[in-house]
Amino acid sequence: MTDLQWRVVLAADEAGVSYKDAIKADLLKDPRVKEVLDVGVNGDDDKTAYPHVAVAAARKIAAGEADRGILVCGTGMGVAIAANKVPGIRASVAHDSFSVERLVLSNDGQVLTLGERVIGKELARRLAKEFLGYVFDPSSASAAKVEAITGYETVANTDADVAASSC
Ligand SMILES: O=C[C@H](O)[C@H](O)COP(=O)(O)O
Repeated sequence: MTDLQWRVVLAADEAGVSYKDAIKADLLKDPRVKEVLDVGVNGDDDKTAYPHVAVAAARKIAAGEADRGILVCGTGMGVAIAANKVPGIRASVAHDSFSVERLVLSNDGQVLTLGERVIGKELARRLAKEFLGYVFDPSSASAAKVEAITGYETVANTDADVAASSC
């Protein structure tokens, strides 16, 4: 548990909307959460494809309007792949507690993705809660590795430039 006040953006496609809504209800009662942004979909009759909602959510974080994102689709993979197209975003599916911990503490991941067709609802709800309990330490040994990821986002950087960096 931290005393941070998270702004959390949520998104899902039709395959993930049930879990997204359950997690939203949890977050609205969570004292660590000061704002929940829901970019949809808002029912399984909305057939908006997962890349669109995932990118919309990731852009909220990139723009500084949200701190963390929790995205749900059938597997968690499609929304992660799409969210990672937004510069500065580090998103991954994580379906166990250790992976959720390392998503933040190793990778400074701002976006947790979950698969409604893969894990049970209670586990998804628990992992979403756990995700907000971790904060990346920029003085940790993992920081240089995360910076190396960011280095590969800069078009001007050559592979040699990145290889010559601190890790
Ligand atoms: O990664 C994609 C998601 O699982 C999505 O919810 C389902 O995609 P599909 O209909 O293309 O299988």
